[in-house]
Amino acid sequence: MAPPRPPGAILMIFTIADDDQDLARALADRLTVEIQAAWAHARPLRIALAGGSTPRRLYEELGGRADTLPWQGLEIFFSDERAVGPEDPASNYRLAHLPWLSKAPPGALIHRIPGELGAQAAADAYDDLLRRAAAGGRALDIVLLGVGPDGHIASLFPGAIGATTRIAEAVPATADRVARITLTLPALAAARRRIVLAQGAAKARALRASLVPGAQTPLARLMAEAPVEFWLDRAAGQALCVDSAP
Ligand SMILES: O=C(O)[C@H](O)[C@@H](O)[C@H](O)[C@H](O)COP(=O)(O)O
Repeated sequence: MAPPRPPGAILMIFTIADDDQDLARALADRLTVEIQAAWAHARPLRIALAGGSTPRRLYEELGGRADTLPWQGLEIFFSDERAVGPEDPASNYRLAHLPWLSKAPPGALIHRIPGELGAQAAADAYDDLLRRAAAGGRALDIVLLGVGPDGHIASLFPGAIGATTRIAEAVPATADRVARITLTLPALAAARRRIVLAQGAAKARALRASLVPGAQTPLARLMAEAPVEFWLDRAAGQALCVDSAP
């Protein structure tokens, strides 16, 4: 049984991994090939990294390859960040830095979101940086995303997505979460590709809610604008299909 699909969206679902380790390895393999190709063409692969816990294994896997990775073929950005400094345990930069980016050679192209400036100032600085990066007509190549139980992606939460021409924006703090900085929906849609990484049956529920026609979750809003690739482990993939059976 195929998963439900909102009209107009193009889905590519890769259910190729037995578990999170396998999934991380498969995506790391794929990214390594793309980084090598980008290096060969002297045109670094521009990737915006995701936060949350899901990509941790991917970053560990890439960290294990740091010595052989052609870093000149890679330019790193972030999809979102909390309004905290890079040493903070909640920092998305730290999540990628500890296992992987700390092994980058000097001069590697790594653009973190300066969350320590506060959400608005950091969003302004990152918007400016991305605008300058895009000036030659070069978009982000890949945006890597996790998905929250409410279908949020990056730090775009349900009911909080307004029309904007910004690339990065501030997300105010709430009772449950600190202020954040996020790429906007148009910025995510403008990237060449979007990869949603999800593992475990629980994530299938969030995905399914975004795949039904008329869904308005942030993930569904993104899929209405641009194709999304899903990289799922077997548990998420099976639950997605089984749970969507009539
Ligand atoms: O920094 C973050 O928290 C995110 O960018 C957020 O969108 C995350 O990807 C989802 O909430 C999934 O989080 P988990 O991977 O922890 O389930």
